[in-house]
Amino acid sequence: MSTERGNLSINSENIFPIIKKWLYSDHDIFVRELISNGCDAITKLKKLEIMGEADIPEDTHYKVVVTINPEEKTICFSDNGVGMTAEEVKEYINQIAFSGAKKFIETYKDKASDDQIIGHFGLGFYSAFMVADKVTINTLSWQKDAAPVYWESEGGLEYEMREGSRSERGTDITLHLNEDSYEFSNEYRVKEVINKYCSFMPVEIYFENANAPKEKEKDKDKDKDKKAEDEAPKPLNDTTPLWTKHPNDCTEEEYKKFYREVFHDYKEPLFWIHLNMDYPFNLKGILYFPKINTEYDSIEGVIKLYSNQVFIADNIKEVTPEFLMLLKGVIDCPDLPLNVSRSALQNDGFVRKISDYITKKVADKLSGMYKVERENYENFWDDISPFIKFGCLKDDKFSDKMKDFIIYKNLEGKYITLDDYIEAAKSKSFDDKKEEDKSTDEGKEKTDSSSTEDDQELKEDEKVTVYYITDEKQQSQYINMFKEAGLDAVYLTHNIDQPFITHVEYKNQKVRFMRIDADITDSFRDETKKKDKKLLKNNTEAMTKLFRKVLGKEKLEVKVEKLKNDKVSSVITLSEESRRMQDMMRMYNMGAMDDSMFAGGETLVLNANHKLVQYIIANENSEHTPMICEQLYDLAYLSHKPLEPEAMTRFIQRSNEIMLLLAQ
Ligand SMILES: Nc1ncnc2c1ncn2[C@@H]1O[C@H](COP(=O)(O)OP(=O)(O)OP(=O)(O)O)[C@@H](O)[C@H]1O
Repeated sequence: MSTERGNLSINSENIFPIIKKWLYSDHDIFVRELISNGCDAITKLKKLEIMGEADIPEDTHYKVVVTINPEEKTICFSDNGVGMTAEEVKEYINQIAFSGAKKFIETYKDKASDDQIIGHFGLGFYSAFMVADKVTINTLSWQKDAAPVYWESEGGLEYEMREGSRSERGTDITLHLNEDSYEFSNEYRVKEVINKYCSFMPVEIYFENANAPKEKEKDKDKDKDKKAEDEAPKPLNDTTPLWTKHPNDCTEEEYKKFYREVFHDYKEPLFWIHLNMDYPFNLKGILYFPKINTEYDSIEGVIKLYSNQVFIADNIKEVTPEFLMLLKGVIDCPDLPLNVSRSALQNDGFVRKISDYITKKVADKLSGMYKVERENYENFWDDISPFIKFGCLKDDKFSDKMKDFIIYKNLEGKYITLDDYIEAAKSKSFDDKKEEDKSTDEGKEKTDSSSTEDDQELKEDEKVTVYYITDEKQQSQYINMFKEAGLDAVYLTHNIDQPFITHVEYKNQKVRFMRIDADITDSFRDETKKKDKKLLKNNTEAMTKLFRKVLGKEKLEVKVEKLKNDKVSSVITLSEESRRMQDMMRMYNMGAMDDSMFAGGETLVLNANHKLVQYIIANENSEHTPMICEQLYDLAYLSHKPLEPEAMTRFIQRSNEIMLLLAQ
């Protein structure tokens, strides 16, 4: 073969800035590209052999070898795959690879962001020029009587090819690194990059350092066989990662080991989902639900995306449903169109389907667990519920699939569904109704002026109220009242629960959620007769005036009610709407952080069945009444949260004064 020269017909002024900018942050990607080309060459040869076209010796050990030479500043990628004939070098390297480079540059020269090119595929062989001034190829094709070919290019603009000297089938690609890229002749750096991109490639990858001292002469007298075993080099990668196996062939220990090794998380995962499908598209993977140690731990997952066991990137949100990025896992999808921009990927119907499929599989697994392993599901619930709730908020389809499998821990510590709660609440209110119906006449005495309000109330009344606890300690007084009244409530203590209940209310118009301290429910009230109602109304007016004056709180709402529990003198309730509003403001750091909790919407409920309340109603102008009012308010406040320092000082002083009065 005579020497042949050619050039890449592209203006050299635009090419280098673009190549340098291209993947500025991860130009180590050339390692992945050249190793995966070697793997492809081997896979092709294996196929030819299976088809009976190529005749390969049986003891052939297929492998890709990466050899660095720190002295000469080179890195070489060798494979014993198909190799290339001169014609193929012309076609694949001179034409396809170079024209691929040209097309790539034309497409991306105006795109400022590296982020545009997902997975950074498409430049393959040409990526060598990001780190090398000179690249050479030494190749010999598998085909009978093929002649070896030598090819070289300085700078990636011109090439030269002639007959080569390679005597064994396969290809060597040698990069003479440029000054900025000497790091790629360093053993640790190269191993690190191989580890990042090639850990699970389907062909064994070996590493060699051409400058490392040869140790053959050492330990001469060691038992020969043992020595061979000890020193047999080990591949850097695992060619059959767990996700490529059938779920039935994987053991629990293997799943855990894989999790530890890939995610470096030594806490055991709670459980995992093995995705495995061939139709209508190829997709395999394993998703792990990690254990969250404390509620303060931030949840940070990572989903590694692979294409045919070649690592693409972490957390590609176009492919992985956002909420699943809280999990840890791997997804391998060979059919992904990875050489396109992210925005194109976002609008790709196929990619959407993949994402939907993953969502569906996760929902299936969870609902299956709910049905078949309810106990396990309950054990995991506290850990997995943040993922599930976040998923419901983020993904409507997931929410619809999961809606019957969301469980709530109730006052008894049992896990119940929303339907269970509703059923129980309905049958309870049915029992209560029966009691009430004994005195039906009273219900009819409604005045015209309040009828519109009542209509609205009626609509709200059709909803079932789900009471919830956000803080067991803080709300303990209310919890006790609930227990005494035989009412139930559920624990919703995670940050995600506030947005989640809003979501459930939106999806399920029949329920509304109320924090346990939001209202005095009918179950706490004594039966009230017609004339009682009038009296309570009058008392309420009088007490509102009195408390507002004594406490200097112009907007304080006061209500006098007959509560069943006559040991409770006063309670503060905080309307659900204003509390949610305040929570939201606090979350977004908006609005006044002043007297935080009681910035409006709170009602002081005085129990007309309590002697102290009866006393102040009867003795509005008595000398001690203001003191009792203040004390009642503080006591109610205290069961919500600690008093402010000044109020606390006054409370202590006042308590002492009261004791002094007792002593006198
Ligand atoms: N080590 C090799 N052995 C045999 N053929 C090779 C080798 N490296 C590259 N080739 C040939 O050169 C072609 C171009 O390689 P290049 O890496 O640029 O693109 P590609 O591998 O086809 O696609 P990709 O963009 O996904 O990398 C390959 O398709 C292959 O035919």
